[in-house]
Amino acid sequence: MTNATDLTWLWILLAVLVVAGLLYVLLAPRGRGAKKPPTLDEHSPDQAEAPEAGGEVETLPESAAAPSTETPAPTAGRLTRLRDRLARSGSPLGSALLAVLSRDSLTEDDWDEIEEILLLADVGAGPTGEIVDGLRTRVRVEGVRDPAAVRAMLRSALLEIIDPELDRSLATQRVTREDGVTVPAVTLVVGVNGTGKTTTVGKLARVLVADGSSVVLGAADTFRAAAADQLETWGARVGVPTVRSEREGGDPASVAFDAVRRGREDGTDVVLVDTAGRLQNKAGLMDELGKIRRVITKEAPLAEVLLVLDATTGQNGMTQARVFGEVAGVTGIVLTKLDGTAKGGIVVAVQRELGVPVKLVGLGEGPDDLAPFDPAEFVDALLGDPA
Ligand SMILES: Nc1nc2c(ncn2[C@@H]2O[C@H](COP(=O)(O)OP(=O)(O)OP(=O)(O)O)[C@@H](O)[C@H]2O)c(=O)[nH]1
Repeated sequence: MTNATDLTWLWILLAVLVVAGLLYVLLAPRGRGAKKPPTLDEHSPDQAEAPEAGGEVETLPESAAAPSTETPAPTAGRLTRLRDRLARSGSPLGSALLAVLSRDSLTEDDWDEIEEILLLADVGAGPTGEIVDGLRTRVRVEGVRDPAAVRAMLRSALLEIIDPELDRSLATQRVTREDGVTVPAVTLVVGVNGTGKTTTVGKLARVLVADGSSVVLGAADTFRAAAADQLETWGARVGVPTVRSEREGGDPASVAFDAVRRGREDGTDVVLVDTAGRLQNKAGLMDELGKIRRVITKEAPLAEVLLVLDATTGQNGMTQARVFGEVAGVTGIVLTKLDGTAKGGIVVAVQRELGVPVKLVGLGEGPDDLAPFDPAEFVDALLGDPA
């Protein structure tokens, strides 16, 4: 018995020693330099996400981390700032006319030359005839000779044909519907591909933001996915949201509707809707634009329909202008790429053709190279500074 009891105690002692040894092996710090238990500081998010030693750490500039918006150039004075580019589009016209009109006595050949200069500058046949008749009468009656008088005469003839009385303002005020709900001023932007439509919508958003309006963009050009991306980028630069389709080839009318609804819900001043405007045929265009118009006007009346025309296409662009004029109910023209043509006379031709005013002109690819059109500034740029 005594022997058995002694052995039991021995076994218990051994077991205690083994457990103590095991605990020591498992829990004791492993040698020198062993890691201290982590503190709160060591768990800061910065360190947790820091790359391994030796890796490159890119410090993003503040602007990249939090995108900041740009302040567009003020609208007033834009045409003056862009006057040189405007002058390039019309200087051959202005200086050539001044040179002929300043001749001692004007012959029939001189008058033919004047007519040719106007036609070459894309003024169009009808307006050219009117300008020549007007000038002939004034020269006969007033016998204009000195350079300043010739310049003044030509200035008033060109100004008259461009018509400074036309209302070139854009409707950008919110309106109240019959049911008492206030809705944004909706502008539909139409025109064939490549005329600068999407770019113009982006630039116009900047014009409106510069003037203190809030804006929503509608990317109803669902035909080309990149057009929506392009528009979104333009908008983001000035803090303007873009409503777009989830998928390429989505229904443009539904995007237009969503954009207008978003504008109404957000209390936005202006909704600008970009369209694809593929000129497959007149019936197709009429269908597409007709549907977009119908759907938009369920939410808000259309304040403006702006037709974007590329000034460099000259008289060819007139055919497009006619078709859009018939199907889209155009209220104003945006003449783009006026910086890239010497045929500024297209301003006159297109206004005459459609019976609606040129409201804005594009004078470059820069974000603020879109300016409200001012007839006097335009004519002065055509004629250049007096000698
Ligand atoms: N020089 C100059 N280029 C311009 C002007 N306006 C637009 N552009 C350029 O014209 C090209 C076509 O512009 P977009 O806005 O993509 O044309 P779009 O009509 O929307 O074409 P789609 O989206 O295909 O319908 C771009 O390279 C623009 O930078 C302008 O006033 N002057």
